[in-house]
Amino acid sequence: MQIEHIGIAVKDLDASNALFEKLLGEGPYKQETVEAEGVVTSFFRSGEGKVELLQATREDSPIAKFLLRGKEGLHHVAFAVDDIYAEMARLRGEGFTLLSDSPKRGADNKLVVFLHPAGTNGVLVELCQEIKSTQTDV
Ligand SMILES: CC[C@@H](C(=O)O)C(=O)SCCNC(=O)CCNC(=O)[C@H](O)C(C)(C)COP(=O)(O)OP(=O)(O)OC[C@H]1O[C@@H](n2cnc3c(N)ncnc32)[C@H](O)[C@@H]1OP(=O)(O)O
Ligand SMILES: [Co+2]
Repeated sequence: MQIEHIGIAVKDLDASNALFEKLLGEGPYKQETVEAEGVVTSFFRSGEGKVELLQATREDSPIAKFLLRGKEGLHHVAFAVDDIYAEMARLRGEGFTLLSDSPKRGADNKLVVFLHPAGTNGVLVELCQEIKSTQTDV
């Protein structure tokens, strides 16, 4: 599976946008709020993959909880899949714990689902699939 993006939890998205623009030599190509996840995100291109910065929009956001437990930093790794439903069935069969029964709408025109970090060596894993223009289930 190709790494689609890495997610980094930040406290101040504007400050981190400026920092990553200096680091990567190019600004974010997109900023998007996903209220269902309680996040505002920005995306930077990095070779074939992307960097997703995430700032919490509310106190019960997974990002707010993550920052309460520790510092800013790597929050999740996202892998690109062609058929998220097929991958979910395959991974369930392999014994992984999915954090939702069906995929949710994520940022950047993606369907996403997460695997519990307790079953993935402590790393929160996201699967994401591009939403096809013909897809009616989102
Ligand atoms: C913008 C949309 C999308 C995209 O398109 O890219 C995103 O990226 S959204 C990103 C934000 N959304 C999510 O993270 C959703 C999935 N996460 C969750 O459902 C929860 O955060 C969680 C992983 C189930 C943990 O929630 P909760 O059980 O409420 O937190 P606890 O504080 O009780 O922690 C339990 C346990 O899990 C460990 N943990 C929590 N977050 C992470 C993490 N990011 N990476 C690694 N480990 C994590 C935490 O340390 C606890 O471990 P123990 O202490 O060992 O029990
Ligand atoms: Co993500």
